[in-house]
Amino acid sequence: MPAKTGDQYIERIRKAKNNVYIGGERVEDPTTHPSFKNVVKSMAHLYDLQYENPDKMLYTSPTSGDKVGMTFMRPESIEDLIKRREAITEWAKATGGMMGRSPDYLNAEVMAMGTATDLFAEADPMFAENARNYYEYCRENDISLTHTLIHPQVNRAKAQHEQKDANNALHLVEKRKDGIIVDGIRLLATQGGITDEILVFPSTVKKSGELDDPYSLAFAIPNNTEGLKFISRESFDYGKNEWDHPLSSRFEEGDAIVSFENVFVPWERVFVCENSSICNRTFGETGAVVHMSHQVVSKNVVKTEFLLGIILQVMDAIGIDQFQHVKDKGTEVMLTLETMKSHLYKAEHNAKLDKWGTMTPDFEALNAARNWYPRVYPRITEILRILGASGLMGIPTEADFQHEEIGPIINRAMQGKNLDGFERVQLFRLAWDATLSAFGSRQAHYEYYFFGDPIKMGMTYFDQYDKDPYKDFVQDFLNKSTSKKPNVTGV
Ligand SMILES: Cc1cc2nc3c(=O)[nH]c(=O)nc-3n(C[C@H](O)[C@H](O)[C@H](O)COP(=O)(O)OP(=O)(O)OC[C@H]3O[C@@H](n4cnc5c(N)ncnc54)[C@H](O)[C@@H]3O)c2cc1C
Repeated sequence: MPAKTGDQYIERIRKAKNNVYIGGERVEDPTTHPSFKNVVKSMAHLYDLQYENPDKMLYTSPTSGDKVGMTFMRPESIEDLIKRREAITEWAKATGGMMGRSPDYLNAEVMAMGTATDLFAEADPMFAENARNYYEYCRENDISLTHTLIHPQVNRAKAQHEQKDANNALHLVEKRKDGIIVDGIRLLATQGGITDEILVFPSTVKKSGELDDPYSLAFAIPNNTEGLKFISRESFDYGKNEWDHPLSSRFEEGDAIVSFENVFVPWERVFVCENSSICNRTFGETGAVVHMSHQVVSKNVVKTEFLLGIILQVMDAIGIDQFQHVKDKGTEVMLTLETMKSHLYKAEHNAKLDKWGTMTPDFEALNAARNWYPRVYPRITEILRILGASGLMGIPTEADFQHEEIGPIINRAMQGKNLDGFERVQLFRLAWDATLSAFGSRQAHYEYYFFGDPIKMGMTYFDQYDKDPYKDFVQDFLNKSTSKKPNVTGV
């Protein structure tokens, strides 16, 4: 079928009756439940954009000839990569980059894993075939996805098999003729209950040894599979209107603990079974990490543009843009934006065909950007907080402005340089929701952790970085010294 519309997305979620829990109750229908209905609407809007802007958002399926989502496309040229980025950008613009799990993130993952399948074939050619078929299935049915990579946080000093209650984590229970039975917990599924299917994959950064093979699995199943439960954290969408909570009321994606109770996974949906070695290499050797990074960096360029826009508007609103330190803080964010763009353009400019014929961005540039952004994102929001000052707390609600008595008072009290109180507070509420609200705080936490622990990522980055050229550079410089080495002993 061709790419889906917003209504089709909602209808599927409604019919699926995914097993979602929140606040101690089972959710009958996430599309109407107060904690989920607004983000469902935002997701629907993203799917509608595919048809509002088909030239950018759709392409012709190589198998069915249908118009399918551009972010599923396997790029074969730099032009294709740019087309993918333009579609990613289009979706990010619709949310100010505030939905980390717009569908393009995991579409990139299934595209890469369904194309570079040799790794899965190491254990059995069937697994490679499964990954190829799954990519095609997702693309042809515009499947929305969540994913879960992490074992529960019980005792990080021990491997999974050494944990006191080792089978608390998702593990293989039984191999049957028709599939496998799995049981246990996985974390942390953003958009858990409001998507069609779940990808269960190994962590991108945590490596396992052979004794962890029972926990080393990769598969995909529908979110309404029997035995599957999504236990969602409390919502940061407090049911306020879009004026009061401009971001939380639209883009609160939710994060869920995922419980598997003796869940059956048919073999055709299994990609890795009991194989820590393949799991450890999955994201790297399939190129998934590269294509996902391309999506992330493209999205974060837009997110930085959005935050820079808020910062500049705040400066204008209260007339602080001529102060030296304020300009300097604006410059810091501008430099971040331009640096992120440069990473992205270098990644696309230096892209190369991989051995499967997929045009793959230059990972050096993307890897630097994905390691760097979690470090600078808190600074961007800190700058917005510093510049907003009391303005981020003096934020009456829309209802206050409508009130006969206090409305006129606050409209005057909260005026800006060239804005009335209503206009200025609307802007400052946006700045607050991007930084200080529960939603804004989660954004900072998300940017820090969603790709894995940045500390471990940074250690891997250091270990894998080609350091010799720089050491040699200095050694050559030292060797050019005309002084003679003294004939000393004792070292
Ligand atoms: C908002 C949000 C959304 C998320 N969405 C998803 C999602 O959709 N799907 C998904 O699969 N995951 C998701 N995650 C989880 C994310 O993948 C993890 O948070 C990340 O991989 C880090 O793992 P952890 O949380 O288990 O931290 P831990 O590994 O438990 O680390 C906790 C702390 O201990 C330190 N630490 C732990 N082990 C070591 C060690 N061996 N050496 C040194 N230091 C160590 C870490 O540096 C860190 O400071 C999300 C996380 C957040 C915050």
